[in-house]
Formats: sequence, structure tokens, C-alpha cells
Amino acid sequence: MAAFIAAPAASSPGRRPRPPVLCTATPAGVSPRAPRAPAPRCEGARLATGVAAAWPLGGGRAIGRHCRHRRLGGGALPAVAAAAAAAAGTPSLPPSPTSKTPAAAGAMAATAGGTPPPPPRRAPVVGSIPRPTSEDEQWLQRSRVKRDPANAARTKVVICGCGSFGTALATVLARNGYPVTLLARRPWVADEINTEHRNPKYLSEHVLPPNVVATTDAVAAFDGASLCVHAVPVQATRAFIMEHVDDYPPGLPILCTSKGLEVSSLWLMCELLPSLLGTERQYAFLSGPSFAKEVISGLPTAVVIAADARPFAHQLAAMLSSPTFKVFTSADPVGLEVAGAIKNVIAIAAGMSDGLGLGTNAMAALVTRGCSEMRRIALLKGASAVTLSGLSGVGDTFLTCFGPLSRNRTVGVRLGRGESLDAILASSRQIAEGVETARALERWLLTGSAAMEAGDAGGLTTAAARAAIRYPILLGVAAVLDGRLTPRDGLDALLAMPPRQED
Ligand SMILES: NC(=O)c1ccc[n+]([C@@H]2O[C@H](COP(=O)([O-])OP(=O)(O)OC[C@H]3O[C@@H](n4cnc5c(N)ncnc54)[C@H](O)[C@@H]3O)[C@@H](O)[C@H]2O)c1
Ligand SMILES: O=P(O)(O)OC[C@H](O)CO
Repeated sequence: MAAFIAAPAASSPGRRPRPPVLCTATPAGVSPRAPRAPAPRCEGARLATGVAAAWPLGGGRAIGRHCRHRRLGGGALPAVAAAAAAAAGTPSLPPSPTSKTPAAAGAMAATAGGTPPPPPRRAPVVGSIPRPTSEDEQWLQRSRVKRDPANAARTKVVICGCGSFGTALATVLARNGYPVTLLARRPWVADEINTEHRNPKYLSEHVLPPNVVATTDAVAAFDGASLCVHAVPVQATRAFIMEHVDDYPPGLPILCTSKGLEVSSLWLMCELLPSLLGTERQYAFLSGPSFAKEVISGLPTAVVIAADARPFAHQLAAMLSSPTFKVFTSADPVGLEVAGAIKNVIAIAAGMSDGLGLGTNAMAALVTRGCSEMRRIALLKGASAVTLSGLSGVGDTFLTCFGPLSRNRTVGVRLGRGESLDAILASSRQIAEGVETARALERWLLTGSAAMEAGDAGGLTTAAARAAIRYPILLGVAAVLDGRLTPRDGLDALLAMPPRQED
């Protein structure tokens, strides 16, 4: 890991984006403090607004038509995203309630009851993800060659979130030779990791490699780090980052593993993190079928890392890859994240079906139709269909819906057997992200850009009526979690729906 990405060259409309500029300044690997190239221009946003303005962005996020401001309906610059989305005909998520920008406030007023925004004029663009270029392939080769033990030993990784997945990824990285520091919340947890080489709260039966250490001191944890792995649950992320925001070294790249939609903003992690930690750093997102327990046990696992800047994804893939941990790369963080969030909600539904004893036919139908709902939302958000059929899409959905280790599935099974949600959550120490994500999704589907979705939905005109037809499983899970429906009534309502053309 001797080189890292400084910034891509600006692209012009109609021209093929130029390859990212590489910074080879630091032999110790990813340097958060390396001098940066001039900020690129965000062509997508500039074209969309028709103004020759420029926004500073880090990494490869501003590459022509792949600009994240066009694809995302929120993020660090909601006004820009909304303008770009409107011009491109791509719906956007409502801005964060905490947003301070006047444009965002206006957009919120519109969502809250003013004039509704116009429906999109054309269908979202699908398949706009770039193909690997020869430069990408060269990078992949170079990255593989670079993972030599001496270099790894000088590349410190800090992991935020000392739970199951943080601990499992710490082990993967440490086995590859990287020194890892887990940022723990409790001193006794850090002490036991340092003295006994075990995480006493999560996966405690596993001995951690000696190059995994822990601390509760954030300044010490971040000091000298070349990469930060974010494994804090989605709903705790905002508070966690607000607490430590001054401790993050400028430019420290982030690899996020959390899956879900933040309830307060309705944002994905690829929108939330840059809004909290700024756009002048690289972000990548890891997902795919990967139970922490199997990862730490060294059982074969394959995941995907997505980043707007492909070389960054390649570098991270090289850091994490091993014979039992295969890392594919993608340039579609939005697709990966939408799928990662929604599969947890589908898994709750699958669990309910199992808990009710409805059999495998029902389960397969439910999961398949759940995937249709996932696909509809992902395409609305500008994701690639390829991502949805990949490891982070159906791959992780299969694992979570059918795998006995899934916490989300377990919540569903217990609901189906008649336990209350409060009792289930009170008796579980671990996070089931699908619970809060289901609530966020319901709000987004009823008030957000999905509610604006144009097209034929049986002549129904209200957003709620259209959403009920298009997203019966996702909305049904939210209603059950909220106590408005029993699992039995929810599944009966699904069965009572008239058959229609499969889509
Ligand atoms: N466990 C898995 O198999 C797995 C696999 C892939 C992805 N993920 C994702 O990784 C993320 C983390 O999941 P996990 O399995 O590690 O969860 P977990 O329940 O095992 O642990 C959560 C960790 O977050 C910490 N935490 C909670 N609130 C916090 C706060 N306010 N500030 C700081 N830390 C806080 C807890 O102390 C704990 O260390 C989730 O989004 C999950 O979907 C999990
Ligand atoms: O245990 P779950 O339901 O949170 O699922 C874990 C991971 O997301 C599997 O990839």
C-alpha cells in the first residue's frame, strides 16, 4: 500500500473522464495528510444547475455522469443534489431535518405540505456504472503486488465500533499483517482485548491476533492511522461522529461497513458520512454475505467494496483479501448501500413467515417479491441493476433471509411466534438494523421521492395508495414493527393482494 489517490482530474461534458491522479508520496501507505491535488469540479451538478460554479470534492466522486450529486438524493450538498436530480429527472430523498441551507429548508417545506415537487419526467437511468478501464486493471495488479508484509506492518488501521463486525474485520486485517486499533467504549473491554486477546462482549470465543489492540482514547486510536473502518450501527453513527469529529485526521479515508438508513435524515451511510466528516476524504462501502462469526472463523466469504473512485476500492480490496476473504470491487456505492439496508427488512419478513410456519414456498415467494421492491427503490436512487444481482444484493439477501445466524431474521421469527418487539429487543445485545431501517423506509416511501414516482399504479393517485401497491412487504414489516398489524394479518394482507403482472 505505497500509493493512494489524491484526486481525479476534472472531466468535461461529452469527454471520457480522465483517470484518477495517483499520489505516491508516502511509503507507509495510505496517508491522510498527503498534499492534495486541486479540488475537481462537479460537472454533473454544474450542468444540472446551468451555473458555471464548482464544488470542491474529494476522491473520484466528481467524475462526469457518475457524479454522486446526481445519483444521490441528499448528502453533503442537498440543494445541489436536488437541483441535479430535478434536471436529470431522478427523484431525490428529502433533505435532512437538521439541514441549515435555505434551499434545503425550502425543499423541506415543500415536502411538509407546500406545493409538491413535480414528478420526474423520465425513468431513472439504469446501467450508468463505468466499465473497468485498463487503468483500473493496472491498479488492481499493482495493488496485489503491494501487499507485502513489511509495508502492511507500517499501515495502521483504526476501527470504530468494537462489536461483532468490527472485531471480525480487525482479525481479517491483522491476519494480513496490518496493525489494528479498535476504538472501544468501555475500558474493561479494551483491557481484556489488550491482555487476553479476546473481545469479552462479542465473539469472545475467538482469540484475536496479537497485532489487534484496543483503546478508549480516540486521539490515540486515530493517531498515525492510514485507514478508518466504520462499524458503528447506523442509528448511533451521528452521535458517535459528533463526539469524535475533531479526532478524525483530515483526509483519513473511511471504509464503512454499516448497513441501513438513518431514521432522522432518511440518508444512507454514503450520504450521512460525507455530511458529517466532509467531502475532502475518500469513502468506500463494504457489503455482501458476511456473518461476522464465519468471517472471524476463517470460513470462506466473499464481499464487495464499492467506491466512486475505483482505485480506492481496489486498494482496500488488496488490503483485505485473503484466500478465505474474497473482495470484489464496484463503482456503485448507492446500489450496494440500498441493497444492504433493505435486505435486513426483507429478512425480518422472511423470519416472520418462518415463525408462522408458512413453509418454504411462501418464504421463497416473499423473498423474491421483497427483492422486486428492493430493485424498484434501488433503481429510483440511480443504482445499477448489476449490483442488485450481485453479492451485496441478492447474495446478502439470501444469507440474511435464510441464514440461521441473522439477527434480523431472528427478530422476524420471534415476532412470527408471537413475542413482542420490545421483549425481543430487550433480550438481544446485538443490533438488528432492519428494525429502524423499516421505519425510515416507510417514511421515505410515503413522503420522499418514491412517493413522487410517476407511472401507472392502477390509476391510484395518492402516494400512500401507490406505495401500498408497490411496496407491500416493506410497508407491511414497518406496520408489524409498529404494532399496527400482527404478523399473521400482514401476511394475510399480502395473500389477499390481486395477482398482477410480475415486475
Ligand atoms: N455482524 C455481522 O455479521 C455484520 C456483517 C456485516 C455488516 N454488519 C453491519 O455492521 C454494523 C455493526 O454491526 P455489528 O454486528 O458489529 O453490531 P454489534 O451489535 O455486534 O455491535 C455494535 C457495536 O457498536 C457499538 N455502539 C453502539 N452504539 C454506539 C455508540 N453510540 N457509539 C459508539 N459505539 C456504539 C457497540 O458498543 C458495539 O461495539 C451494522 O450496521 C451491521 O449491519 C454486521
Ligand atoms: O445478522 P444480521 O441480520 O445483521 O446480518 C448480518 C450481515 O448483514 C450479513 O451480511
